[in-house]
Amino acid sequence: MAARQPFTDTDTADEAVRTTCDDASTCKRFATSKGYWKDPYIQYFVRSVGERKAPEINRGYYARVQGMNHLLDAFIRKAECDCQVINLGAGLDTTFWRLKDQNLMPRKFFEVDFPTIVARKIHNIKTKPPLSKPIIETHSTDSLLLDAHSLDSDRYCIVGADLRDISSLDEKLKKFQLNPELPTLLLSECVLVYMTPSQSSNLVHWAAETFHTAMFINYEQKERFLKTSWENADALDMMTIYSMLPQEDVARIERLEFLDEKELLQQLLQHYSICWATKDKLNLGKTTLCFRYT
Ligand SMILES: C[S@@+](CC[C@H](N)C(=O)[O-])C[C@H]1O[C@@H](n2cnc3c(N)ncnc32)[C@H](O)[C@@H]1O
Repeated sequence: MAARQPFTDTDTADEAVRTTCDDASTCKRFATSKGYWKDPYIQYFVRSVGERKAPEINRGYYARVQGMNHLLDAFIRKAECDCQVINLGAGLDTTFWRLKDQNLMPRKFFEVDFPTIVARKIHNIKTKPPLSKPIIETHSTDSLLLDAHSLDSDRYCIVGADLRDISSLDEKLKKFQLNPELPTLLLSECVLVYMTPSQSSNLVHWAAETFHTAMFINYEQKERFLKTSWENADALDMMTIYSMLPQEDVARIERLEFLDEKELLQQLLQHYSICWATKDKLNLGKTTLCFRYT
């Protein structure tokens, strides 16, 4: 949960950033093992449940995952799946498989992370049939591009790239048929905080310039989201989002583990937010491109 300071541009610093991928996945693995939400695929990336995490951390991840999923699913539904998703700094995220199981697959789902993280992810996919089968099932030809640093199928693409190098990122994504004309949902879950403000600004700016109908969803500390070239931007802190989640489910997860100090959770959640920015040339509709449970 804890966000770290941006690192300077050295190999050691980049290695430290890459380890945050394991932090996020092990926390999600633990929370799902406790029943906070279901994720049958994360076990193939993180085998062991690992050390116990404090209840406020588990609740924080619950709010983060539910909040991000809610906005993502609303966008895909609004576009009737005729859209693409780009998860920036995806790490070992399992959203592709969840969307496939829920019949909510966009036309193509892209992920970007450092090449070494991508290599690990691809290795797991190659060696674990529950991960590879859905990719093969959604692919129309026999040949599927799969090498150490990239995977490209009809519906799922994983690209190894540095998000701070915009021209190479743009070139790689276009090589794998990124389509600027499609409604596009960009996600960054705890990623921009590891870059300098000017690097994250360049990335957000690139997204605004590249797509005419798009939404950018960003999870992290409130003050970091930049409105560069987006028509609308909004943010809600995670305490507010927690209070807006379906309260039956919140009551269910609150019974999973006893939390003595409610204030601790409140303080923690108030530090983080989900921000989203939109551009809506195709008129998908702003009302549904916001955080609202109906
Ligand atoms: C805290 S993890 C979050 C992973 C995933 N989004 C999640 O929430 O489970 C941050 C991820 O961003 C990736 N990342 C950070 N800076 C990056 C950069 N400049 N280029 C590519 N990936 C980067 C890291 O490698 C890591 O996988």
